[in-house]
Amino acid sequence: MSTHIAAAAGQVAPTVLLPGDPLRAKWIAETYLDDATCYTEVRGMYGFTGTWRGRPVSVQGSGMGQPSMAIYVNELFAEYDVQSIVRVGSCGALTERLALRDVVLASGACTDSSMNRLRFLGLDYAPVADFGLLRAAHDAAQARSDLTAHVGLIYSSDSFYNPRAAELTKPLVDHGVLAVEMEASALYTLAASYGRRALAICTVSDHIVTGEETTALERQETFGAMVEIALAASTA
Ligand SMILES: O=P(O)(O)O[C@H]1O[C@H](CO)[C@@H](O)[C@H]1O
Ligand SMILES: O=c1cc[nH]c(=O)[nH]1
Repeated sequence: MSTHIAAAAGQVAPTVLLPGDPLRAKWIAETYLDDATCYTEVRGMYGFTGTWRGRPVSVQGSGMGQPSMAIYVNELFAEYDVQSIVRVGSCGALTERLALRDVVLASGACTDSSMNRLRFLGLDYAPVADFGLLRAAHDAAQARSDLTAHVGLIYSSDSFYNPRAAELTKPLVDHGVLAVEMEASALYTLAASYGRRALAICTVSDHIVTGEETTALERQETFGAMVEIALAASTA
C-alpha cells in the first residue's frame, strides 16, 4: 500500500476516474463497473477497481482541493503506475453561455494556487489536458443528444468561499474561462511531470450567475453523462 491508498500492487487499473467526492466514486463503481471491488477505505476516500465493457477501470475519490487531490494523484502515478486519470467533477458556471448540468471538457486550467508557482519558481505554467483524451471525450460528447458539452478553460481555485470571488473571476471570464472548480490545474501539472495522461470533465452543479444549484445527492448520484463520456474516452 502507499501512504494514503490501501491497494496492493496491481489492484489499481492503468485507467482511473477521479471524482472529488468518495461517495460519487462508490456510486460510479456500483452503477457502471462490473465485478467492482473496493481496494481502499483509508480516510473514507474510497477506491474501487472493476471492468467497463471488459476493460479494467478504477475509480478513486480525491477529496476537495488541489492539496488533497495531489496526494492521491502522486501516489497513483508513482506507486501504482497509473497511466491515465480522468477527473469527473462538479463545477460552478461563470458565464451564461453555460447552463446547469452542462458538461465542461477542460482544455486547460487557470489557478490561484501557489502549487504551480512554487514548482515553476514563480513562472506561469499553462496546465493543459491530454489532447488524445480531450478529443476522445469530445467525440463521445458529440455522439449524445442528451447534453450540451463545452470545451474550454476552467479556473481551479483554492477557495470555495472567497469574499473577492466576483472581482477575481471577472478578468478570467473576460478571457474565456467557463467555470470554476478546485483540482484540474494541479492534476494537469502532475500528469505532465510524470509523463502520463489527464483530463478534467466537470458537470455544472451550480450557476454563479443565475444562482441555480443542484442538491448534494444530485451531485453524488446523477452526473452519469459525464461518467459515461469519461469511461468512453479513457478506454478508447
Ligand atoms: O464535485 P467535486 O469533484 O468534488 O468537485 C468540486 O466540488 C468540490 C467543492 O464543492 C471541489 O472539489 C470542486 O472541485
Ligand atoms: O469549486 C466549485 C465546484 C462547484 N461549484 C462551485 O461553485 N465551485
